[in-house]
Amino acid sequence: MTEPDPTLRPETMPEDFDRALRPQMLEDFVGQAEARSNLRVFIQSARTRAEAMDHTLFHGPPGLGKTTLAQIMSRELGVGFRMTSGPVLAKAGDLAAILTNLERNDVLFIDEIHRLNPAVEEVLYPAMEDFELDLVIGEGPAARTVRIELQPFTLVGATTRLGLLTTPLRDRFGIPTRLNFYTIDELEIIVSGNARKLGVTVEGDGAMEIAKRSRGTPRIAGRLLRRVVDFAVVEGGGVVTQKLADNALTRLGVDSLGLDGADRRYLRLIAENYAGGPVGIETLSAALSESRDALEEVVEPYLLQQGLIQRTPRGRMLAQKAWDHLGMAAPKAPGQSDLFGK
Ligand SMILES: Nc1ncnc2c1ncn2[C@@H]1O[C@H](COP(=O)(O)OP(=O)(O)OP(=O)(O)O)[C@@H](O)[C@H]1O
Ligand SMILES: [Mg+2]
Repeated sequence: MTEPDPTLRPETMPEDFDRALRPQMLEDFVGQAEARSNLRVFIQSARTRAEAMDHTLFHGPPGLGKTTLAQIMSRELGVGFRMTSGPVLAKAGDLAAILTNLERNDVLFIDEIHRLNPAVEEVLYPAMEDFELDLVIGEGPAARTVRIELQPFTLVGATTRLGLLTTPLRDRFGIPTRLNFYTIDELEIIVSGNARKLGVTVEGDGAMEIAKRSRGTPRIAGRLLRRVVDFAVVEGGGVVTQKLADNALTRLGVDSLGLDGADRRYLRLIAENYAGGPVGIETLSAALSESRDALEEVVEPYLLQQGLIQRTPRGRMLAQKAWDHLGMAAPKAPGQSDLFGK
């Protein structure tokens, strides 16, 4: 598969690209109504008791607001924010250094927490449970363990792959929170808000067109808006109308459902080479030269949510909606009789 266009993929852009559009407080955060109202209660309770809020785990596909919510939590709690990620913490000592430097009730955000090294994860257990650190000093027979008391803190973990978290780690989060794809109406509000922040004119049905084609993902909505604005500046007198948005998005390879080239290649492969499936994920991964992780984390969740594919024990299958979207006829199942006798 050729490299996906980075403007269309939620996971490949540097964080600072997102920064200008990030909501700062819970009130500015659109959508995820259930998560938001629960968090509001837990934050207020922690503030009232002047205690660290319970450890919180955000999970869900890329670009839905996990990092944003972690930052909002620290702001709403009025505490410090420290950020690191699973792959960066190579040794137990790396995590110990961060933990011992935390101030009372701080938020420590660990992104990609499913990628923690097991030795580092072990340090995290007593830290999360009892705010204690067991450090081994020295080696061999002279080695001894010292226990260090930590300040109480809130661990906020984020992962796109809940299934890869170990059970002991998962169980230590008091507030597991799933983020879901956004509705088109929510995305429309986000696009309009972003347009205001960027100081550009987007007509209502222009914002709606971008929202419909954002794959349920605020990060993609922000990115598509910027690209559409480029077209508007050069070709549309600076105004984003529905027609201009439609035209620009089509030229960017984003179709009417918001699917991009990688999504369509995935669907077409199953349709054309496997008669609609079922076909195993490893086979798809090899045929598309995409890692299995990328397919499972980035491509499939939206296709599943849209009802374009199904996951069965024997592999992935196209749903009728995918055949319709591709403009192809689904092959008849073997032995299936033609009801109309034609
Ligand atoms: N509810 C929202 N309202 C407005 N903008 C949002 C919302 N959620 C996310 N965004 C915007 O989408 C972008 C991506 O959000 P964020 O970085 O928090 O996603 P993420 O879930 O951490 O993704 P990843 O899994 O790739 O780390 C940011 O620019 C953010 O401002
Ligand atoms: Mg993030």
